[in-house]
Amino acid sequence: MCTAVSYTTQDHYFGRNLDLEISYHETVVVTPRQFPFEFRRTEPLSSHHAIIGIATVSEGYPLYYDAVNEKGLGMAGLNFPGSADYKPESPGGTNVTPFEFIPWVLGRFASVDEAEEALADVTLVEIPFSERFPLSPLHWIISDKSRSIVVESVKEGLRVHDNPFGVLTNNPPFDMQAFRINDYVHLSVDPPENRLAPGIPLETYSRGMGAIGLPGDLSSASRFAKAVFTRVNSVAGSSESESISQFFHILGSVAQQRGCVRVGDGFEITIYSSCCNTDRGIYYYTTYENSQITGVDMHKEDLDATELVSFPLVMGQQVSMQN
Ligand SMILES: C[C@H](CCC(=O)NCCS(=O)(=O)O)[C@H]1CC[C@H]2[C@@H]3[C@H](O)C[C@@H]4C[C@H](O)CC[C@]4(C)[C@H]3C[C@H](O)[C@]12C
Repeated sequence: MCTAVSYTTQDHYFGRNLDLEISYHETVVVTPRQFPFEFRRTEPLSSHHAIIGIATVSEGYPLYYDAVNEKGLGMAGLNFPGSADYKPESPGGTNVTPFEFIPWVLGRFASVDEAEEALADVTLVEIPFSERFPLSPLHWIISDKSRSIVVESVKEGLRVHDNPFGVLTNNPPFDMQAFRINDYVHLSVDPPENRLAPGIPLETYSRGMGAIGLPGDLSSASRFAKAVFTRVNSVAGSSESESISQFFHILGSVAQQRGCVRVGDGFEITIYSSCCNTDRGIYYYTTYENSQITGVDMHKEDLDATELVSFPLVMGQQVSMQN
């Protein structure tokens, strides 16, 4: 399971929890403007927007999980098993493979509006990257400072949904997740009023009772509701430090602790949490065992170069001893 979030204070922040039981040796990868992007069924991009995000690099190609471009557009792929349905090539249309989708969008477009317009012509084609990296069933959130959309290639075709919540998890499809939020409109950050039986002296005996009924389990639909509640009610100062702290707290509300979700012989955990300041191109992350925030600033690299730059994740716990 995974959760992605878009959040704006003074700047815009975009990131996700990557919840999984295995790692694909992901690193923070900066793709500079002149890195030659090849696409299997559509024209190459020899020059494009620079990109920073987390990716597995295979055969010199950055297989991005989530990333942001220098124009402030962010995009993340989240698991969508049983629902994702990729298609055969569409003659005359723009055929993009799922593993190329993040570079194709972030390399070309500066805003959600621009990306959305181009998507009208796109088919996500069923071409795997390699035998080692077969097709992944994914859906995507694309966000900028002003709005978010969700892109799902399903049986009926490519669906693009407006996403006013700025949150995405996994199954079921986004329109169903969004509909279920209707069930939670009575939840509040304020103490509840006794509307059940006003004549009976019922007590608000604890803080937080206005949100009783908010799910706390780790299923995808429950994480969606929990993250929406936390994200829409979030209050943060406008500084970088206050903003990223708040962002990691939003993701923390739906993080996975080892032992709580069994997968086969192991357990799913939040392998990393990320928060990118899309205005400044700084990608911050924590890992399951490293709660210290680590940052990579894309603008400290030569963005006119041709080669990828990779930063291995700092995985070990960084304890700051006080005596
Ligand atoms: C599984 C990951 C999403 C995390 C998630 O949503 N977990 C929930 C699991 S579940 O719903 O509860 O089953 C996705 C996100 C990005 C994916 C990776 C990226 O798409 C990049 C390549 C793409 C290749 O086709 C496959 C390997 C891969 C390296 C992908 C492996 C895997 O599918 C990743 C890591």
